[in-house]
Amino acid sequence: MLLQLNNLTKSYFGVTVLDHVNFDLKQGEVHAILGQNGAGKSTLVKLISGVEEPDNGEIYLDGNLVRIPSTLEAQRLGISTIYQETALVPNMTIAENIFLGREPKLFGLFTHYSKMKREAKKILKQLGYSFHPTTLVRDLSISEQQTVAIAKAISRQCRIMIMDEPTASLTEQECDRLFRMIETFKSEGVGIIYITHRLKEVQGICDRVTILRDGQHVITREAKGFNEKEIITYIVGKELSHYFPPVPIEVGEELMRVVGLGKRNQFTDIDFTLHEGEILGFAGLADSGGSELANALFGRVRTDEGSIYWRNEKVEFRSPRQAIHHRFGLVDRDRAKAGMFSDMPVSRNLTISGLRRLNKWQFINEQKEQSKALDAVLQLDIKMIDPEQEIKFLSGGNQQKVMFGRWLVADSDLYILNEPTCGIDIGAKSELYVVIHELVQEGKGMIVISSDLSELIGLCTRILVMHEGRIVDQILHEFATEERILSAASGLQS
Ligand SMILES: Nc1ncnc2c1ncn2[C@@H]1O[C@H](COP(=O)(O)OP(=O)(O)OP(=O)(O)O)[C@@H](O)[C@H]1O
Repeated sequence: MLLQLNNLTKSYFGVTVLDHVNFDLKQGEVHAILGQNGAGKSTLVKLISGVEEPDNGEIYLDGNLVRIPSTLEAQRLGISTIYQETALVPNMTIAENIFLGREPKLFGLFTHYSKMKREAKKILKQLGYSFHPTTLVRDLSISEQQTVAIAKAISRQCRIMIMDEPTASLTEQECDRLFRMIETFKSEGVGIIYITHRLKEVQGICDRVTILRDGQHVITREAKGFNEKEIITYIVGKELSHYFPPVPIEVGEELMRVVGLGKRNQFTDIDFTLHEGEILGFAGLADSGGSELANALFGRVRTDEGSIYWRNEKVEFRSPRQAIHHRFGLVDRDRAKAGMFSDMPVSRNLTISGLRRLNKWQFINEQKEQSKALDAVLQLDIKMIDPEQEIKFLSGGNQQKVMFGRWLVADSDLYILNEPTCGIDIGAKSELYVVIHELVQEGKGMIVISSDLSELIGLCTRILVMHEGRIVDQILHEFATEERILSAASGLQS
């Protein structure tokens, strides 16, 4: 056995987040770790990658008991972790990032740049990329950055690769490319620990599956024959009967009208309407302009042309502050950009955008703030020790729920949701869909931008497909299929 974890236990502030967990990894296998937000997946990864040490339990590598007190020791042992947000240095070149701290030396003194570039190029070529090794990492897309992180792992001759939701920000084509790389690593005997909330990937690329729930090991099984419904039942601890509530078909008054909206190099000629009772979806491949449009609607970027009308009144926002004042809310897949205040408590993160209203008489009505925040916590089932806990200590998915809850607390009228379920587990997703439906029934406007086609199809009344900054297709719920969306998004439809 390549890696074996016995009875790993870890607590924070007296709360046990991993409770006597067992896990093993063979050479050349992909072993998925699944579980709800806060189940303990990332904590387990931290223990294997030397970010934290367990309170109890043993780690064996090739049958030998090891301690992994630091990430440096993990690297020395051949353990590499590819995080969602890659830990690369943006202002350094690809080659410098790959060999950071292990630069080939000339006469043992100077960095041997030409050798470094040559080696970097060789590894990138192996991975099917032809970037120039002197390109700065900040000029690469997320998937390209991820490839550099993988190249870095390969250059260290890693034997265990940990991938934490590697496909969360990737397009379908980029995912396929990643899966091909994974097949190659497998054939070379690398063991891969694969964390995902996307169950389809389990059948596609994983050999075995381990499920954690509330910090405890629930089951380890061969992926083959382990169907999605069974997996969900183990993850959630109960059967999920309705994943998507019935899609609202009847729509009411017009809420929003966008006419000829354009922003140079990002999107152009954007026309659409949004009605009460409607969930309007936006689909498109990466860089199709959906995220930029969301930012423009929220006043984050200024447009060059066109108009936005909200309830028949023209609105022009110069900042998100003005959009928030109009009761617009944006949930972004990139929490840091969307204004998550990492060092602040969960409760303040929830109430920060609604403060103006809660704070009518120029003082913060703390009780009201607390009770609004608590409502959101309960409604979204946010897992944490208490609302005064700093948000940075919550699991990724629970942080995302807080970012959604912020707009509930602010009593927003329009929700612009850009990849709202990114990092959110299967049970929480279905609960969030119910909340979205309830909000729409209350007359709130709902725009959902998602790369998850089954989410758009299951949730939306109407789907607008974007390609190269333009809306190229409009599909009503009853006609929406993955094939039609994908062919429009790839520009294959006139
Ligand atoms: N440094 C820390 N201090 C306090 N609590 C922590 C810390 N790190 C993790 N936790 C808690 O441990 C629990 C498990 O978190 P973990 O990040 O491992 O979950 P996860 O399964 O990876 O979730 P997700 O799918 O949302 O990423 C959570 O309740 C989290 O709040």
